[in-house]
Amino acid sequence: MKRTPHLLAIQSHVVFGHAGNSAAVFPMQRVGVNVWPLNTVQFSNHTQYGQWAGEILPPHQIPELVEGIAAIGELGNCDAVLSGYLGSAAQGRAILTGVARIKSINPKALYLCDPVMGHPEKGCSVPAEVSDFLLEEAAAVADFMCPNQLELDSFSGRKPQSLCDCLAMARALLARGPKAVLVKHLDYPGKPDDVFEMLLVTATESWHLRRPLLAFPRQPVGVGDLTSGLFLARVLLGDTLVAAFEFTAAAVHEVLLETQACASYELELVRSQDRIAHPRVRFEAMPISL
Ligand SMILES: Nc1ncnc2c1ncn2[C@@H]1O[C@H](COP(=O)(O)OP(=O)(O)O)[C@@H](O)[C@H]1O
Ligand SMILES: Cc1ncc(COP(=O)(O)O)c(C=O)c1O
Ligand SMILES: [Mg+2]
Repeated sequence: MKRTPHLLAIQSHVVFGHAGNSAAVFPMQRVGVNVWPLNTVQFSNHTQYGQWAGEILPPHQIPELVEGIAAIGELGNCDAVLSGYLGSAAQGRAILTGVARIKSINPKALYLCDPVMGHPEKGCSVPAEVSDFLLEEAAAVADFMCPNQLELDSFSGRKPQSLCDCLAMARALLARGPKAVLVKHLDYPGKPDDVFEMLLVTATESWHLRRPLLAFPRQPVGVGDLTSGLFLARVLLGDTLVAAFEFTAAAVHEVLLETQACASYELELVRSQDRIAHPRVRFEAMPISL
């Protein structure tokens, strides 16, 4: 019987609604992965509401919790680490300590870093020390990085002029260490208005994918976290990178269709669970070169 992969997911938790682990854990479980959620913050709701209650996890607790799993002899079963929204650079460094500990026991373990900094239209941002940490320290350790356009711009210190330029910027990030860069959301001059585009870049191949852009009165939150979580889950389940990329685009689109149909602001993850596991739509990734 095929083993069920185990994934340590280190990101935020919200009591109400869906962002961070609250957007990614259930979908990753639903596609067949054992998830170990480690919550970097516990907030009442995501920060786009403009107000929330709750606390940030002290950074030292991250390696302590990882050590606790080592102490019961289970850490070697960890096949991958996912990290997302960081409260501080110190929290990021604590995650890298945990990743190093896991890789020392299981050198095959993968690390996906979603360098959460925000989104242009949402105007949310993180302290400069966090973006510096992500570029200078996390990129050297991560096997996969999943920036959106704003995050890629921040890494590159400029905005792209064209799709080819986005590709060049993703390649520059790849040169810092990751085996693959998934750009979750492209934006560049000349991009068609009615499509949502993504990019997957590895050392040898690059893929471009388009899906329909859906209209929402308020942009849903947690889509990026859902995207990076499903991508890593499918890679752990044995997909090639491009198959995981295509699956992720389809499953996320299914969630957005359900969310739009319900006129809901929060992602309708429970209602779309069968569509996540078995997307009806399919988007083909097309090879792209400079
Ligand atoms: N097909 C779509 N149609 C409309 N909006 C979408 C679509 N897919 C994603 N979005 C929105 O676009 C943004 C995706 O941004 P991205 O940068 O990938 O992630 P996030 O900001 O969630 O980390 C989010 O605001 C999301 O709600
Ligand atoms: C607590 C929390 N975690 C994570 C996120 C990231 O969500 P997204 O996937 O939309 O980038 C947000 C966005 O507001 C948030 O408030
Ligand atoms: Mg994001």
